[in-house]
Amino acid sequence: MISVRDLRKHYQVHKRPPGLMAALRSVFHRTYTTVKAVDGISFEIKPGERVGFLGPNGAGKTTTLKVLSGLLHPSSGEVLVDGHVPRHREDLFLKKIMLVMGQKQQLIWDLPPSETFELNRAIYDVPRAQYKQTLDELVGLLELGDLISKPTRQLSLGERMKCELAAALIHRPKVLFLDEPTIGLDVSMQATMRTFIKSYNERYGATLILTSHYMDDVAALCPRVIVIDKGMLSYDGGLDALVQRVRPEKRVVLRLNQVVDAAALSSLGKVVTHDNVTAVLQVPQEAVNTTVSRALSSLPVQDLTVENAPLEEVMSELFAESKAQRGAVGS
Ligand SMILES: Nc1ncnc2c1ncn2[C@@H]1O[C@H](COP(=O)(O)OP(=O)(O)OP(=O)(O)O)[C@@H](O)[C@H]1O
Repeated sequence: MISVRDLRKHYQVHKRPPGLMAALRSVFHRTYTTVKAVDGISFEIKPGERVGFLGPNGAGKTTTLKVLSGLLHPSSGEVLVDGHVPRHREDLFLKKIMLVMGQKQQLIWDLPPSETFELNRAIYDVPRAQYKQTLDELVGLLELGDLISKPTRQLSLGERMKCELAAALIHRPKVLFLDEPTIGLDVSMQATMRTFIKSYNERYGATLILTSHYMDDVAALCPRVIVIDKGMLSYDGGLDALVQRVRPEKRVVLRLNQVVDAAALSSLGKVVTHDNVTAVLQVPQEAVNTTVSRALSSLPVQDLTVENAPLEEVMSELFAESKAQRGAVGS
């Protein structure tokens, strides 16, 4: 469905020197520097896959999504989306894809969302009967109710984002590029959006690439993740396998009936947190069974769970690792 081969997007940026005189001189003698936003990435995505596209700020995620949706021309490399070269922006291609950016809006500010939906129906040439069916479905699934007939400017951020998503899906795109679709939303609205995105993917077999700094989005939606850093691919595979690789240890989370002293806990494993009657221990995977049975027999345990390290931690460790590697190469 999506094939990316050695994709590069480099920008020539004017170097602005400090100081007034130097700035004046630069009007006549400009010097340029190259920003390698994307620097040789390759991957394949199958129809219906949900893939998380992760990386620190400035890694090149948005640039890649813009190239995939035909908004930016690549400097080099080959990109195919369902058999189309995105930069040609053929009508058929545009009808198959949608790029939703959490920080940009397509709804017309002074008009109700229903007017933008109608506009998109006309732009994408959606047959009336299909439009009505899709709209009814979207209104139901996203619980839009009469929101769609209020002026967009009167909607809250969460209400607006739900309507943005509905506007993006009126033509039932087969490929969805979602760039931070839940940014700024409260946790319950994030969960609503996630449930909806997953059900759209399952209902229509749509292929989905998602970028998000909220790891709950990634954990809920993306069995596979592609991690990029400084425009280069640093991981492509299962989310679980990534967690295993970066943080093979497990966490034993204990809720206790009474306060126990720190020594009793540290004899069982590395204490990550300990706060009165709750404690989190970190132990190697192979020691989980022993730790659990020792905790149950030696401590007043009310409740016990075994978990992976939080995904936020795994990611920041991964980003720190690649930064350190770059530092070592650069030194
Ligand atoms: N038009 C442009 N001209 C010059 N440099 C650019 C341009 N657009 C992006 N860049 C640079 O390319 C790099 C990648 O930017 P991009 O927006 O793709 O990152 P990102 O991974 O989406 O980051 P974030 O998580 O912060 O949104 C950054 O260093 C950015 O400053």
